[in-house]
Amino acid sequence: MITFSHVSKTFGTPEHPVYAVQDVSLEIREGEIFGIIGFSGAGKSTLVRCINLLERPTQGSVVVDGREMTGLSPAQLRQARKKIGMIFQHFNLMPSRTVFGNVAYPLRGSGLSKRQVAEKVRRLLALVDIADKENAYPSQLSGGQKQRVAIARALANDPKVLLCDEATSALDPQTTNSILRLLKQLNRQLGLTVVVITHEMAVVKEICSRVAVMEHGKVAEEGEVFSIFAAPKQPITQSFIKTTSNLQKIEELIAADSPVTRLKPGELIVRLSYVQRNVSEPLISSITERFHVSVNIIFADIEIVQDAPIGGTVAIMGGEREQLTQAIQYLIEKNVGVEVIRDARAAE
Ligand SMILES: Nc1ncnc2c1ncn2[C@@H]1O[C@H](COP(=O)(O)OP(=O)(O)OP(=O)(O)O)[C@@H](O)[C@H]1O
Repeated sequence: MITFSHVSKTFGTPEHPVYAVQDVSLEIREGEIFGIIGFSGAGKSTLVRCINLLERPTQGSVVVDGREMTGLSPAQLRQARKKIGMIFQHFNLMPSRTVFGNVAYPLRGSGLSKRQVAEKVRRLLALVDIADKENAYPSQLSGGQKQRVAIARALANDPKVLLCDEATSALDPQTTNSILRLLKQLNRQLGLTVVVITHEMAVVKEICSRVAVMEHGKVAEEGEVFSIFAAPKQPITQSFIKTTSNLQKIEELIAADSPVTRLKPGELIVRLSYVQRNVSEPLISSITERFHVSVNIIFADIEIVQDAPIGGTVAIMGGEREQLTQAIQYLIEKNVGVEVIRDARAAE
Protein backbone atom coordinates (compact mmCIF):
# COMPACT_ATOMS: atom_id res chain seq x y z
CA MET A 1 0.00 0.00 0.00
CA ILE A 2 2.83 2.40 0.90
CA THR A 3 6.37 1.87 -0.37
CA PHE A 4 9.28 4.07 0.61
CA SER A 5 12.33 3.54 -1.59
CA HIS A 6 15.56 5.16 -0.44
CA VAL A 7 13.70 8.17 0.97
CA SER A 8 15.78 10.99 2.44
CA LYS A 9 14.69 14.39 3.71
CA THR A 10 17.19 17.07 4.58
CA PHE A 11 16.32 20.40 6.20
CA GLY A 12 18.49 23.40 6.87
CA THR A 13 21.14 24.93 4.66
CA PRO A 14 23.99 23.32 2.71
CA GLU A 15 26.34 24.63 5.41
CA HIS A 16 24.16 23.33 8.26
CA PRO A 17 22.09 20.40 6.98
CA VAL A 18 19.69 18.48 9.23
CA TYR A 19 19.34 14.90 7.99
CA ALA A 20 15.82 14.23 9.29
CA VAL A 21 15.28 11.04 7.24
CA GLN A 22 18.15 9.11 5.70
CA ASP A 23 17.76 6.49 3.01
CA VAL A 24 14.65 4.77 4.35
CA SER A 25 13.17 1.86 2.42
CA LEU A 26 10.02 0.38 3.91
CA GLU A 27 6.87 -1.40 2.86
CA ILE A 28 3.54 -0.84 4.65
CA ARG A 29 1.00 -3.45 3.59
CA GLU A 30 -2.64 -2.89 2.75
CA GLY A 31 -4.96 -3.28 5.72
CA GLU A 32 -2.30 -3.47 8.42
CA ILE A 33 -1.66 -1.27 11.43
CA PHE A 34 1.98 -0.30 11.15
CA GLY A 35 3.84 1.40 13.98
CA ILE A 36 6.75 3.80 13.68
CA ILE A 37 8.48 4.25 17.00
CA GLY A 38 11.46 6.33 18.02
CA PHE A 39 12.62 8.98 20.45
CA SER A 40 11.92 12.64 19.84
CA GLY A 41 13.79 13.89 16.78
CA ALA A 42 14.28 10.42 15.28
CA GLY A 43 12.50 11.50 12.08
CA LYS A 44 9.16 9.72 12.51
CA SER A 45 6.93 12.69 11.69
CA THR A 46 9.05 13.74 8.76
CA LEU A 47 8.95 10.24 7.30
CA VAL A 48 5.19 9.95 7.69
CA ARG A 49 4.63 13.43 6.27
CA CYS A 50 6.45 12.22 3.16
CA ILE A 51 3.50 9.85 2.59
CA ASN A 52 1.08 12.68 1.79
CA LEU A 53 3.86 15.04 0.72
CA LEU A 54 3.34 17.47 3.58
CA GLU A 55 7.11 17.07 3.33
CA ARG A 56 8.58 16.45 -0.09
CA PRO A 57 11.45 13.95 0.03
CA THR A 58 14.83 15.35 -0.94
CA GLN A 59 15.58 11.97 -2.50
CA GLY A 60 13.83 8.69 -3.15
CA SER A 61 10.30 7.70 -4.01
CA VAL A 62 7.06 7.21 -2.10
CA VAL A 63 4.37 5.10 -3.75
CA VAL A 64 0.90 5.11 -2.19
CA ASP A 65 -1.75 2.76 -3.56
CA GLY A 66 0.20 2.34 -6.77
CA ARG A 67 0.88 6.05 -7.38
CA GLU A 68 4.27 7.71 -7.17
CA MET A 69 3.46 10.71 -4.99
CA THR A 70 6.39 12.90 -6.02
CA GLY A 71 5.35 12.69 -9.68
CA LEU A 72 1.80 14.04 -9.23
CA SER A 73 0.63 17.42 -10.49
CA PRO A 74 -0.80 19.81 -7.85
CA ALA A 75 -4.37 18.85 -8.81
CA GLN A 76 -3.59 15.12 -8.73
CA LEU A 77 -1.86 15.57 -5.38
CA ARG A 78 -4.95 17.28 -3.93
CA GLN A 79 -7.04 14.29 -5.04
CA ALA A 80 -4.51 11.75 -3.75
CA ARG A 81 -4.37 13.49 -0.35
CA LYS A 82 -8.12 13.03 0.09
CA LYS A 83 -7.47 9.29 0.25
CA ILE A 84 -4.93 9.76 3.05
CA GLY A 85 -6.49 10.90 6.32
CA MET A 86 -4.37 12.27 9.14
CA ILE A 87 -4.84 12.87 12.85
CA PHE A 88 -2.53 14.67 15.26
CA GLN A 89 -1.57 14.86 18.92
CA HIS A 90 -3.39 18.16 19.44
CA PHE A 91 -6.42 17.27 17.30
CA ASN A 92 -6.25 20.47 15.17
CA LEU A 93 -10.02 21.05 15.18
CA MET A 94 -11.43 24.40 14.07
CA PRO A 95 -12.57 26.11 17.30
CA SER A 96 -15.21 28.30 15.67
CA ARG A 97 -17.07 25.37 14.10
CA THR A 98 -19.23 22.79 15.79
CA VAL A 99 -18.44 19.09 15.74
CA PHE A 100 -20.78 18.79 12.75
CA GLY A 101 -19.06 21.72 11.01
CA ASN A 102 -15.60 20.25 11.56
CA VAL A 103 -16.52 16.89 10.06
CA ALA A 104 -18.46 18.47 7.18
CA TYR A 105 -15.55 20.76 6.31
CA PRO A 106 -13.54 18.31 4.15
CA LEU A 107 -16.72 17.55 2.16
CA ARG A 108 -16.80 21.05 0.64
CA GLY A 109 -16.69 20.71 -3.11
CA SER A 110 -17.33 16.97 -2.93
CA GLY A 111 -20.46 17.30 -5.09
CA LEU A 112 -22.69 15.92 -2.33
CA SER A 113 -25.98 17.69 -1.63
CA LYS A 114 -26.56 19.36 1.73
CA ARG A 115 -28.68 16.42 2.79
CA GLN A 116 -26.10 13.87 1.68
CA VAL A 117 -23.38 15.77 3.58
CA ALA A 118 -25.55 15.78 6.71
CA GLU A 119 -26.19 12.05 6.36
CA LYS A 120 -22.52 11.31 5.88
CA VAL A 121 -21.43 13.46 8.83
CA ARG A 122 -23.96 11.76 11.08
CA ARG A 123 -22.87 8.34 9.90
CA LEU A 124 -19.24 9.21 10.66
CA LEU A 125 -20.08 10.62 14.09
CA ALA A 126 -21.98 7.44 14.89
CA LEU A 127 -19.05 5.34 13.65
CA VAL A 128 -16.68 7.01 16.13
CA ASP A 129 -19.35 6.98 18.83
CA ILE A 130 -19.81 10.70 19.35
CA ALA A 131 -23.16 11.32 17.66
CA ASP A 132 -24.54 13.09 20.73
CA LYS A 133 -22.00 15.92 20.46
CA GLU A 134 -22.96 17.06 16.97
CA ASN A 135 -23.74 20.63 18.05
CA ALA A 136 -20.95 21.04 20.59
CA TYR A 137 -17.88 23.19 20.01
CA PRO A 138 -14.40 21.69 20.41
CA SER A 139 -13.80 23.69 23.61
CA GLN A 140 -16.72 21.81 25.18
CA LEU A 141 -15.17 18.39 24.54
CA SER A 142 -12.67 16.22 26.40
CA GLY A 143 -9.40 15.21 24.71
CA GLY A 144 -10.73 11.78 23.81
CA GLN A 145 -13.91 13.27 22.34
CA LYS A 146 -11.87 15.77 20.32
CA GLN A 147 -9.78 12.97 18.90
CA ARG A 148 -12.93 11.07 17.93
CA VAL A 149 -14.14 14.13 16.04
CA ALA A 150 -10.72 14.46 14.38
CA ILE A 151 -10.91 10.80 13.33
CA ALA A 152 -14.41 11.31 11.88
CA ARG A 153 -13.12 14.34 9.96
CA ALA A 154 -10.10 12.36 8.69
CA LEU A 155 -12.47 9.67 7.39
CA ALA A 156 -14.82 12.09 5.60
CA ASN A 157 -13.41 11.40 2.14
CA ASP A 158 -13.28 7.62 2.62
CA PRO A 159 -9.49 7.39 2.78
CA LYS A 160 -7.64 4.13 2.32
CA VAL A 161 -4.88 5.21 4.69
CA LEU A 162 -5.02 6.89 8.10
CA LEU A 163 -1.84 8.51 9.44
CA CYS A 164 -1.80 8.98 13.20
CA ASP A 165 0.92 11.32 14.49
CA GLU A 166 1.17 10.76 18.26
CA ALA A 167 -2.62 10.62 18.29
CA THR A 168 -2.84 9.41 21.88
CA SER A 169 0.13 11.24 23.39
CA ALA A 170 -2.00 13.99 24.94
CA LEU A 171 -4.51 11.54 26.43
CA ASP A 172 -4.69 9.73 29.77
CA PRO A 173 -4.09 5.95 29.73
CA GLN A 174 -7.78 5.01 29.81
CA THR A 175 -8.73 7.39 27.00
CA THR A 176 -5.66 6.23 25.07
CA ASN A 177 -6.99 2.68 25.23
CA SER A 178 -10.42 3.70 24.01
CA ILE A 179 -8.93 5.56 21.02
CA LEU A 180 -6.63 2.63 20.23
CA ARG A 181 -9.63 0.30 20.32
CA LEU A 182 -11.44 2.63 17.94
CA LEU A 183 -8.49 2.65 15.52
CA LYS A 184 -8.40 -1.14 15.61
CA GLN A 185 -12.14 -1.31 14.97
CA LEU A 186 -11.87 1.08 12.00
CA ASN A 187 -8.95 -0.88 10.62
CA ARG A 188 -11.02 -4.07 10.66
CA GLN A 189 -14.38 -2.60 9.72
CA LEU A 190 -13.18 -0.37 6.86
CA GLY A 191 -10.07 -2.28 5.81
CA LEU A 192 -8.18 0.93 6.57
CA THR A 193 -4.38 0.88 6.47
CA VAL A 194 -3.26 2.67 9.63
CA VAL A 195 0.20 4.15 10.24
CA VAL A 196 0.82 4.99 13.88
CA ILE A 197 3.68 7.24 15.00
CA THR A 198 4.42 6.90 18.67
CA HIS A 199 7.17 7.10 21.26
CA GLU A 200 5.36 4.57 23.45
CA MET A 201 6.01 0.85 23.04
CA ALA A 202 2.73 0.17 24.86
CA VAL A 203 0.85 1.67 21.89
CA VAL A 204 2.74 -0.53 19.44
CA LYS A 205 2.08 -3.58 21.58
CA GLU A 206 -1.60 -2.79 21.79
CA ILE A 207 -2.53 -2.37 18.15
CA CYS A 208 0.27 -2.76 15.62
CA SER A 209 1.01 -5.87 13.60
CA ARG A 210 4.41 -4.65 12.41
CA VAL A 211 6.72 -1.90 13.55
CA ALA A 212 9.75 0.07 12.40
CA VAL A 213 12.08 1.48 15.03
CA MET A 214 13.69 4.75 13.97
CA GLU A 215 16.89 6.32 15.21
CA HIS A 216 18.78 9.28 13.74
CA GLY A 217 16.60 9.36 10.62
CA LYS A 218 17.12 5.69 9.80
CA VAL A 219 15.17 2.52 10.39
CA ALA A 220 17.21 0.66 12.99
CA GLU A 221 14.99 -2.43 13.04
CA GLU A 222 11.65 -3.51 11.65
CA GLY A 223 9.46 -6.56 11.74
CA GLU A 224 6.46 -8.28 13.22
CA VAL A 225 5.63 -6.83 16.63
CA PHE A 226 5.70 -10.25 18.26
CA SER A 227 9.17 -11.06 16.93
CA ILE A 228 10.50 -7.64 17.84
CA PHE A 229 9.23 -8.07 21.41
CA ALA A 230 10.49 -11.62 21.64
CA ALA A 231 13.95 -10.99 20.28
CA PRO A 232 14.87 -7.34 19.84
CA LYS A 233 18.21 -7.08 18.06
CA GLN A 234 19.19 -3.43 18.31
CA PRO A 235 19.99 -1.61 21.58
CA ILE A 236 17.41 1.09 20.75
CA THR A 237 14.68 -1.54 20.40
CA GLN A 238 15.75 -3.23 23.61
CA SER A 239 15.53 0.06 25.46
CA PHE A 240 11.99 0.66 24.16
CA ILE A 241 10.90 -2.81 25.20
CA LYS A 242 12.35 -2.30 28.67
CA THR A 243 9.89 0.53 29.15
CA THR A 244 6.98 -1.90 28.97
CA SER A 245 8.40 -4.78 30.99
CA ASN A 246 8.31 -5.25 34.74
CA LEU A 247 11.18 -7.68 34.55
CA GLN A 248 13.66 -4.83 34.57
CA LYS A 249 12.66 -4.00 38.13
CA ILE A 250 14.80 -6.89 39.25
CA GLU A 251 17.90 -4.86 38.46
CA GLU A 252 16.69 -2.12 40.79
CA LEU A 253 16.04 -4.69 43.52
CA ILE A 254 19.51 -6.17 43.11
CA ALA A 255 21.06 -2.71 43.21
CA ALA A 256 19.12 -1.97 46.42
CA ASP A 257 20.22 -5.36 47.87
CA SER A 258 16.64 -6.34 48.51
CA PRO A 259 16.20 -9.49 50.64
CA VAL A 260 14.32 -11.21 47.78
CA THR A 261 17.41 -11.09 45.60
CA ARG A 262 19.93 -12.30 48.20
CA LEU A 263 21.42 -15.65 47.27
CA LYS A 264 22.73 -18.57 49.23
CA PRO A 265 26.00 -20.03 47.97
CA GLY A 266 25.38 -22.18 44.90
CA GLU A 267 22.26 -20.30 43.80
CA LEU A 268 21.76 -18.01 40.84
CA ILE A 269 19.18 -15.54 39.62
CA VAL A 270 18.04 -16.09 36.05
CA ARG A 271 15.76 -14.18 33.75
CA LEU A 272 13.81 -16.61 31.59
CA SER A 273 12.12 -15.23 28.52
CA TYR A 274 9.76 -17.02 26.24
CA VAL A 275 10.90 -16.32 22.75
CA GLN A 276 8.68 -18.65 20.77
CA ARG A 277 4.98 -18.80 20.16
CA ASN A 278 3.03 -21.65 21.68
CA VAL A 279 5.22 -22.27 24.67
CA SER A 280 2.71 -24.43 26.42
CA GLU A 281 4.95 -27.07 27.97
CA PRO A 282 5.23 -26.92 31.74
CA LEU A 283 8.93 -26.12 31.56
CA ILE A 284 9.49 -25.09 35.14
CA SER A 285 7.99 -28.25 36.57
CA SER A 286 9.91 -30.28 33.96
CA ILE A 287 13.28 -28.97 35.07
CA THR A 288 12.54 -29.34 38.76
CA GLU A 289 11.58 -32.98 38.20
CA ARG A 290 14.26 -33.88 35.67
CA PHE A 291 17.24 -32.18 37.23
CA HIS A 292 16.18 -31.90 40.88
CA VAL A 293 16.80 -28.18 40.92
CA SER A 294 14.73 -25.67 42.84
CA VAL A 295 13.11 -22.78 41.00
CA ASN A 296 11.76 -19.97 43.11
CA ILE A 297 9.95 -17.44 40.93
CA ILE A 298 10.37 -13.92 42.26
CA PHE A 299 8.93 -12.00 39.31
CA ALA A 300 6.71 -12.92 36.42
CA ASP A 301 5.56 -10.75 33.57
CA ILE A 302 3.69 -12.58 30.89
CA GLU A 303 1.52 -10.64 28.53
CA ILE A 304 -0.32 -11.24 25.32
CA VAL A 305 1.12 -9.68 22.16
CA GLN A 306 -0.72 -10.47 18.96
CA ASP A 307 -2.66 -13.25 20.61
CA ALA A 308 0.42 -15.08 21.88
CA PRO A 309 1.94 -15.08 25.35
CA ILE A 310 5.25 -13.32 25.66
CA GLY A 311 7.41 -12.23 28.53
CA GLY A 312 9.12 -14.15 31.20
CA THR A 313 9.99 -14.76 34.77
CA VAL A 314 12.86 -14.01 37.06
CA ALA A 315 13.70 -16.90 39.36
CA ILE A 316 16.26 -18.05 41.87
CA MET A 317 17.58 -21.45 40.91
CA GLY A 318 19.42 -23.76 43.25
CA GLY A 319 20.78 -27.29 43.19
CA GLU A 320 23.81 -29.34 42.25
CA ARG A 321 26.18 -27.39 40.03
CA GLU A 322 26.11 -29.95 37.18
CA GLN A 323 22.33 -30.32 37.41
CA LEU A 324 21.88 -26.56 37.24
CA THR A 325 24.01 -26.40 34.10
CA GLN A 326 21.95 -29.18 32.51
CA ALA A 327 18.66 -27.54 33.49
CA ILE A 328 19.74 -24.27 31.87
CA GLN A 329 20.85 -26.15 28.76
CA TYR A 330 17.46 -27.86 28.63
CA LEU A 331 15.62 -24.53 28.79
CA ILE A 332 17.77 -23.11 26.00
CA GLU A 333 17.00 -26.18 23.86
CA LYS A 334 13.31 -25.47 24.45
CA ASN A 335 13.82 -21.97 23.04
CA VAL A 336 13.60 -20.19 26.37
CA GLY A 337 15.96 -17.20 26.62
CA VAL A 338 18.12 -17.64 29.71
CA GLU A 339 20.09 -14.76 31.16
CA VAL A 340 22.02 -15.26 34.39
CA ILE A 341 21.79 -11.96 36.23
CA ARG A 342 23.37 -12.92 39.56
CA ASP A 343 25.51 -15.93 40.24
CA ALA A 344 26.58 -17.28 43.64
CA ARG A 345 27.85 -20.62 42.34
CA ALA A 346 31.44 -19.48 42.79
CA ALA A 347 30.69 -18.80 46.46
CA GLU A 348 30.09 -22.49 47.17
N1 LIG B 1 10.72 22.02 9.06
C1 LIG B 1 11.89 21.68 9.63
N2 LIG B 1 12.96 22.46 9.51
C2 LIG B 1 14.16 22.11 10.05
N3 LIG B 1 14.37 20.97 10.75
C3 LIG B 1 13.32 20.17 10.91
C4 LIG B 1 12.01 20.46 10.35
N4 LIG B 1 11.17 19.44 10.67
C5 LIG B 1 11.89 18.55 11.40
N5 LIG B 1 13.18 18.98 11.53
C6 LIG B 1 14.26 18.26 12.22
O1 LIG B 1 14.30 16.96 11.70
C7 LIG B 1 14.59 16.01 12.72
C8 LIG B 1 13.47 14.97 12.76
O2 LIG B 1 12.26 15.58 13.20
P1 LIG B 1 10.87 14.83 13.33
O3 LIG B 1 9.87 15.82 13.82
O4 LIG B 1 10.62 14.11 12.08
O5 LIG B 1 11.21 13.77 14.46
P2 LIG B 1 10.19 12.92 15.33
O6 LIG B 1 10.83 11.60 15.50
O7 LIG B 1 8.85 12.97 14.73
O8 LIG B 1 10.22 13.71 16.68
P3 LIG B 1 9.00 14.17 17.62
O9 LIG B 1 8.48 12.93 18.22
O10 LIG B 1 9.67 15.08 18.61
O11 LIG B 1 8.04 14.88 16.71
C9 LIG B 1 14.73 16.81 14.00
O12 LIG B 1 16.10 17.06 14.21
C10 LIG B 1 13.99 18.10 13.69
O13 LIG B 1 14.52 19.16 14.44
